[in-house]
Amino acid sequence: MVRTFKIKVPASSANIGPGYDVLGVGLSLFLELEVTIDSSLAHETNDDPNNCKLSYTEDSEGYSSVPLRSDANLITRTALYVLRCNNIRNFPSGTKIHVSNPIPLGRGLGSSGAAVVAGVILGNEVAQLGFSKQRMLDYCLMIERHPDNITAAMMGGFCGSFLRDLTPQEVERREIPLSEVLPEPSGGEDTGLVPPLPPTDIGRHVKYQWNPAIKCIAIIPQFELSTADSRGILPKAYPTQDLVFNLQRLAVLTTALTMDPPNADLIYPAMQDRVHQPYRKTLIPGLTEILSCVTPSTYPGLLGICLSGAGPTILALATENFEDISQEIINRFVKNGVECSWKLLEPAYDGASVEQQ
Ligand SMILES: Nc1ncnc2c1ncn2[C@@H]1O[C@H](COP(=O)(O)OP(=O)(O)OP(=O)(O)O)[C@@H](O)[C@H]1O
Ligand SMILES: N[C@@H](CCO)C(=O)O
Repeated sequence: MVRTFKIKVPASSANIGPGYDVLGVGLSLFLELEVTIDSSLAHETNDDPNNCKLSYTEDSEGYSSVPLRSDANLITRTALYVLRCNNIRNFPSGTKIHVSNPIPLGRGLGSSGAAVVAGVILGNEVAQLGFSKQRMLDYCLMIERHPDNITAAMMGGFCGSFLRDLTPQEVERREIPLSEVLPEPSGGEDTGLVPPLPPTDIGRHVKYQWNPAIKCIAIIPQFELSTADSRGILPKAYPTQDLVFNLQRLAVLTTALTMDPPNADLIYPAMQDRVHQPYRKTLIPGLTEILSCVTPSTYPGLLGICLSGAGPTILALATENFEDISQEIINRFVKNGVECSWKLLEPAYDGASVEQQ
């Protein structure tokens, strides 16, 4: 018997200025997995310890760097976590996964969020567990422990999300080290450990409207910045006035992006932030200047500008003038010794999907 299905997960941009760890928008750039499970191939030689033959298209981001062993690759490690939580040790014999990934790694466009979402959906489909998207979010949140990219990638569109308060027992289950959640490369040995099941309904979210005239320009520097490093630089405590500054803007921004026509006088200042961008400037050459100098008065059509996720990508929201806006930001990066590419994207309204073939 042969089963074939395709999993598609969008990239995402998190924070959108003031919504650190809260806001995310799915973007029209898709990680795709072609999965075939052919039990007649069970006898084929396969070096993988978990029956999974993994490959990437040559034009994929990370083609030459991502590991192909199923207990080392983020997508398949995540799927193994889901399987093992549900008492299944390995992929079914004859599993082949071919990945096409246009999402640049470590740039602030939610590559890891998309990989984790794809991995959870893969585990759910392979074992036919029948989980809802809401339950699959719980599994995702055990791995990527902030909800903004994950929620936008799974649910699609423009989302606001938070993590619910957990009971002390749930906190214990959720806050165990990541190494006890995801399988580690183990020299071929399966340790037999059953990871903890995620608590139920950890993440709560709403989907906002989005004015479809608003397009997303991603200006992508050609260097990687790991989310862990970019989070590590943030302070542990903030002055009240900085938190109030962000909360005020967050409340206005989520509605301002739905209004027609979009109002740059409202959106541009509502996308300012004092919680993460000012601290991340030391990791991203030219960031402060780019965020303050490219404005709607110099570039008609520009609505707002911010760091995408943990960076280094810049997200500019605009209704026109896309090429000129991008070129201005690219030129400013170049003056700081950073080459860039750019993409014009739209919100991915539907989120992750599975197509049986
Ligand atoms: N398609 C993929 N296949 C395998 N591993 C991936 C894939 N996408 C991402 N990863 C892993 O995730 C890492 C990047 O994650 P990281 O959280 O640092 O950046 P990001 O998700 O691109 O940025 P952000 O969270 O700011 O949007 C990569 O270095 C790689 O290890
Ligand atoms: N909210 C996260 C998004 C990146 O994953 C951050 O800015 O660190």
